[in-house]
This record gives sequence, C-alpha cells and structure tokens, in this order.
Amino acid sequence: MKILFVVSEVEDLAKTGGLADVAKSLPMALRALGHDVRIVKPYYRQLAEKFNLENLTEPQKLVSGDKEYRFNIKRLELESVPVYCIDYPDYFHRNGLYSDGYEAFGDNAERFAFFSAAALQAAKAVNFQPDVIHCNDWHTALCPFFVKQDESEFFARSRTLFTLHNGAYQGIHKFADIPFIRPYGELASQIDSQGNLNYLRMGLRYADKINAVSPNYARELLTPLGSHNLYQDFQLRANDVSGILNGCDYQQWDPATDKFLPKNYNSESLKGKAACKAALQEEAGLPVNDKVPLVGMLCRLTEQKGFGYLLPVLSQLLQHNVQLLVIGTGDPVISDVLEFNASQHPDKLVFRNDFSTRIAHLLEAGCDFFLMPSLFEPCGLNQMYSLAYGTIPIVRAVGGLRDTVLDLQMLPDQATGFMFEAPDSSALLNCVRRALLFYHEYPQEFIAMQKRAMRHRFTWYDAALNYQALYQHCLPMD
Ligand SMILES: Nc1ncnc2c1ncn2[C@@H]1O[C@H](COP(=O)(O)OP(=O)(O)O[C@H]2O[C@H](CO)[C@@H](O)[C@H](O)[C@H]2O)[C@@H](O)[C@H]1O
Repeated sequence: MKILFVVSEVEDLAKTGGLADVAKSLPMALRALGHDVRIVKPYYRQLAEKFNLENLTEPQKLVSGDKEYRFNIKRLELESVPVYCIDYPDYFHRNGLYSDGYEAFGDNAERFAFFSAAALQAAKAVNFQPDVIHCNDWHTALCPFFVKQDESEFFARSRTLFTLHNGAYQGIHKFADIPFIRPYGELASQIDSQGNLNYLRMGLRYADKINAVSPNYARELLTPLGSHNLYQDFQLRANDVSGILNGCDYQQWDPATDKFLPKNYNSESLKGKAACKAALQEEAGLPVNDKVPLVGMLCRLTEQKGFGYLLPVLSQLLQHNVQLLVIGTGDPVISDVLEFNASQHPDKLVFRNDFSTRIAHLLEAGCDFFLMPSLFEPCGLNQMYSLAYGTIPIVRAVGGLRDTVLDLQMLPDQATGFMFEAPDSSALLNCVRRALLFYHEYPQEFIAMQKRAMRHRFTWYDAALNYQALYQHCLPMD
C-alpha cells in the first residue's frame, strides 16, 4: 500500500514528546512490511539549520481567499523512509515547534491548517497517490476535510485514517482568526456558539477511520469521563473507532547495547544496572547508595502526568527511605513546586528542568522504579522503556498503562509492576508504599520481577501488522 503519513514531529528531526517516537518507528515498521510509506512534516528552523536541503520541486502555491501561500518542498530520508518537509519560513522557522517556551504561538491554528493542506499538495507535486492518508493528532486533523473538498481526481481513491495520540489537545480556535480556512463556507456548520472551530472534532467527523494508540484508551474515549468532552462525537463514530497499542523501539531502547550507559546489561545479568544507578545518583547529586530505592519520573510537566495528586503528597512520600529524581520541562507552576520541595529535601529529591535524550536513557537504566501516575495516558511509551530496562513501573490503571503493566496484587506470578486505580493522592501514596515495601522485603522476588519485565515485548512489528489491517479496512471495497 501507499501511505502518506502526515505528522508535525518526528524523532531525530524534531521532537517534543511521544508523538515523535511513533512518527519514526511506525513508518519504519510499515516499510519493513513492504509498504511504500512517506512522511510529511514541517521544515522547522532546527531542521533547516541542521540540513540546509535543496528544493525538491518548483515552488508550490496554495491560494485561499485573496491570500497566496508560496512554499517549497524539501526531501530527506530517515532510515530509508522518505520525508517531505514543507518549507514556509513565516510559519515554521521559529524557536520552538508550538510555542516560544512560555506561550503557545497565537497563530498555531493557521500554521497547521496551512500545513495540512500543503502536505496534500506535496503528495500531488511528487505524484504520490496514496491509498491511505494517515493523519496524527489535532495538527493534521483538517486533512480529511481538505481531501473531501479537493476537486481534482487525485485523491479520489485515497482514504483517511485519523490517529489520536492525545485527545486533550484539540486545537480549539476562533474561526475568524484563521485566514487559511476562512474562505471555506462549508465550515459554517462546524463552528460552535462561541465562534470556535475544534480541529480534533473535524478529524473525528471527516476521517474514514479513527484509532487511538491503545485499546483501553479507545474504550475510554467512548465514555463521558474519558472522552475529553467529545463523548458524543466519539459515540457517533463508535463503529469506526479502534485501538492499536504503540510499540517500543527495542533497537533504540536496549540496555544491552545502549551507548548512553556507563555499563550495559541484559535480563540474564543485571550487574551493569548497579553501575548505571551509581552513575545516575552521582550525576544528579544524590547520595550514591545501592540500598536506597531510586524512583525516576521523566515527562512533560503537565496535569496529564498526575502532578495534581502527586505534588500534595511529595513530602509524605519523601519520609520513606527513598530517592526521587524528576526530569522534565513544561508548566512553570509544577516546576516551581518541584524546585521548592527539592530545596527542602536535597538528599532525597532532585528536579532537573531539562530535555535530554542521554539523561532519559540513563534514568531508565539507573532507577529501580519509574513513576507514571497519569491522570490519563493514551498509550505511554516511557513505561515500556522502563520495562525493557528492568525499571519497575508504578502507574495508574488508565489508558495504555492498563494495557502494558501487570500489577503484583492482581497477577503475582506474571507481575511487571504496580498499579493503582483512583486518581487521588492516597491511592498513589499507598501504591508507592506497596512498591517500596516489596523492594526492601523481597529482594529476590524484586529481581525476578525485573527480569520478567525485561522479557515482556511490545513490538512495532505487531503494531504495524495491526495498522496494515486497519488500512485495508479503510480502502474501497472493489
Ligand atoms: N525531559 C525529557 N527529556 C528527554 N526526553 C523526554 C523528556 N520528557 C519526555 N521525553 C520523551 O518523550 C517521550 C514521551 O512519550 P510518552 O508516550 O510517554 O508521552 P507523551 O505524553 O509525550 O505522548 C503522547 O503520545 C504518545 C504517542 O502515541 C502516547 O504514548 C502518550 O500516551 C501521549 O500522551 C519519550 O520518548 C520520552 O523519553
């Protein structure tokens, strides 16, 4: 099949979170299955500075109302997968993908409306007639609408799939403030009473098929509580909504070969993991002590990740014989509280306001536990990386976390981690206590759990087979 994979970020090229991991690994796995998959993404400033690519075609033109958008297409390859980059400096040559580090860009709706249309135009320009146009998250959620509006025959046999990596980000913007789509009179019926257009909802209405990045999250999206206020929209499309679990890239995330680690290790022998723990404690400025359980947390600093009920019990948690290392960037309110608590407990809590791939790998290897108490979690990748590194996840039973971690109490012989149900501080605290007790009281069983976790596999090969089946489902019958 020919697949046009439209996405705003891709690992190794531009990344703010898990979407980028998927946007590299899934196209590679689909290519390995023999599909002709091509990625389209914006040519951000950091890419332009790194690669300085030639134009692939003549300059392209999109006209909307009385405005003309002239842009270029660049091409590069990522592990043999072609990547077309949309070069429109006004919109993409900025410091940051979606924000300047403090505030979201005011014209994000305009930038990504343009990008979605330009991605389709790029397919035409390189004469790539896709069977499936695979769109990802709100940034590309207008693609299905633009395909339906397209008056040429080019996409007559193309079908669209819209994947939700995070339903909380919906791209809700004042329609009147989006020059690129203002001329589309057909959109009048999609604008709410406040004059807003919801991009995610547009994807839900116009895509041929919809999927979420785990089966459990797909089920949650069909409920009032788990649908991010889009319950009715998901219900309307219930027959077209499914869930496919993300994979883990075991080439990149393998403690036996990981170049970021001072010592490698595998599920036969965890010896090297102790050296990673010591190196991590030293680098973080924590007392180097093999006997104290080290809990790590690495994520975007947002409500989604459970800080709302973690922060109020931080000092209670730190009364235990434990060390906690938190690394992440994002909401300054969260980083302020973390910084304050770290100053109160310098030997037990370290917070680094940092985004670093090297540290991410060292943290996964050096910790005993990985804390991911998410309020919601479409799939989650870090818990899979933790499992691969024998770092026991402590998670809330939500979204993809429920699909990937097996709790000790529920499945003593197969357990790979610890899970709690209620999104509140006491449930979280009890769960962490349960995990710490297990670590201190049952060291042999703890090692057995680590080894079991390391052998648990979530491959991109399996995910790609599921996407292949879903693409086939999208296609016209004849
Ligand atoms: N400070 C830091 N330094 C270095 N690396 C950092 C970092 N903070 C985060 N990362 C990296 O960003 C990625 C985060 O991935 P996740 O899937 O866990 O969450 P995210 O919420 O971004 O993704 C969304 O999309 C993915 C993909 O579908 C879903 O799994 C997920 O549930 C959904 O919320 C990982 O590769 C992690 O290592």
